[in-house]
Amino acid sequence: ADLAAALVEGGLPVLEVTLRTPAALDVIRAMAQVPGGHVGAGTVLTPDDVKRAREAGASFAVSPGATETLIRACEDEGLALLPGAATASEAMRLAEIGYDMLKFFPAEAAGGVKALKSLAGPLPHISFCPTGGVTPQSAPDYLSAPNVICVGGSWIAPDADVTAGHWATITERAKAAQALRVK
Ligand SMILES: O=C(O)C(=O)C[C@H](O)[C@H](O)COP(=O)(O)O
Repeated sequence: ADLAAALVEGGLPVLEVTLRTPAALDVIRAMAQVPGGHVGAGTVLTPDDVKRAREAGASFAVSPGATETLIRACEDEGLALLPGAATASEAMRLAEIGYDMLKFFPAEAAGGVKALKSLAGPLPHISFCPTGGVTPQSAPDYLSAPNVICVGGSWIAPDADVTAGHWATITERAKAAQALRVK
């Protein structure tokens, strides 16, 4: 809850908690109580993940890729999904069924800003939130791409600051990240 409050105070209210540790669902439960925050679950892979994330209070799901099973589970549970795509074909298939706002993952490894700008030519109707290896240095470049609406990253809340409870430092880093917005 302290981490969520620090990020919201820094101007970053959209919070992704990846389901990669046994603590993740409890973290979502705690963060969901923080006023002004929008807490989602990341690394959502299975229908069971969807159900547990929604029950814990997540208001959206993020996945590294997308499968029909996962998409159906999110739609059945009424949980908004930011599905991952890394190629033109993956993005086209998702847009065909109504998902035209996608996560570009793993952003840096899949070609970074260059790849995204190349996709903007033939696929101008599809927009992306790149995550995976985005840094404060590369974020402005990503945000300058016409098909990038936001970026995600863990640099704002590094493990060491979370463990030590350095909430004010995290708030400052969130403010700096918020100020990177170019649109
Ligand atoms: O698994 C998911 O659903 C994700 O959303 C992946 C995370 O967003 C990235 O792994 C963050 O990457 P870093 O900023 O490099 O730590």
